[in-house]
Amino acid sequence: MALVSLEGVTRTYDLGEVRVNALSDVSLEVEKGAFAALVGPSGSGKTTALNLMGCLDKPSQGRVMVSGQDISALDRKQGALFRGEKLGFVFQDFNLLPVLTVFENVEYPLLMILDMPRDKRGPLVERVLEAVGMSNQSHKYPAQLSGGQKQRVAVARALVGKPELVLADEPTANLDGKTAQKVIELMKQMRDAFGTTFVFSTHDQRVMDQAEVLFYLEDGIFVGHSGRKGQVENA
Ligand SMILES: Nc1ncnc2c1ncn2[C@@H]1O[C@H](COP(=O)(O)OP(=O)(O)OP(=O)(O)O)[C@@H](O)[C@H]1O
Repeated sequence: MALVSLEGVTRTYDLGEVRVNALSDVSLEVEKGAFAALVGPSGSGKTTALNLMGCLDKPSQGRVMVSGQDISALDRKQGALFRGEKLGFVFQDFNLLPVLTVFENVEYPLLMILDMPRDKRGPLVERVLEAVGMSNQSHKYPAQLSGGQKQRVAVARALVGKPELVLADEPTANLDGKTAQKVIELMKQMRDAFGTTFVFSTHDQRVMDQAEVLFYLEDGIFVGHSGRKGQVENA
């Protein structure tokens, strides 16, 4: 079953006289439980596609369905609620809050977005920190961590609210090759452990190699996808 579907999605930016089609009539489906990568050259529309799936942006034309809901039709408040309940995000620059400890960074969405009582928050945070191998660092501040450790914490934060879908825009861009591979492996383990669907964008061939499904974008056009065997099917 598809968890995410883009149905004839176009996203146009008007820059004065010039119109840029960041995405042109893109239709694609991401299955539930997928470990999927959006790939393509710089400017091909990867971030635009992730922003649309994350209900952070709306299509100029077409429809974006996530978990059976037409998220292109949600207003700001409904969109925020949807993100809090169903989605997790991982960013290339980690986006951890420097004044909060590791534990508090992971706890933050439960407190601020889901308004969860303290006695419920603690066990969830501990479980997810354990899962990403960071439970012994929970008192530290982000500045005391390596890049790979920061991204582990960010993955924990993305997962703590038990989202259906985690979206990660170039999650390994600020990591060295070996650490990048470890972070991707961790995300895959988390998919296996929690059943969460992952969609990430990447430029890095080694990271692409770990994806189970690849969606190829070129100049805003979806040109095809390949599965585990690496055969490209035209869109
Ligand atoms: N806010 C915006 N205003 C105008 N044009 C935009 C905006 N955001 C993206 N674009 C344009 O849309 C196209 C797709 O951009 P997008 O960021 O989705 O590509 P990308 O594949 O993620 O690129 P990169 O790999 O460099 O991050 C580009 O031509 C870009 O210049």
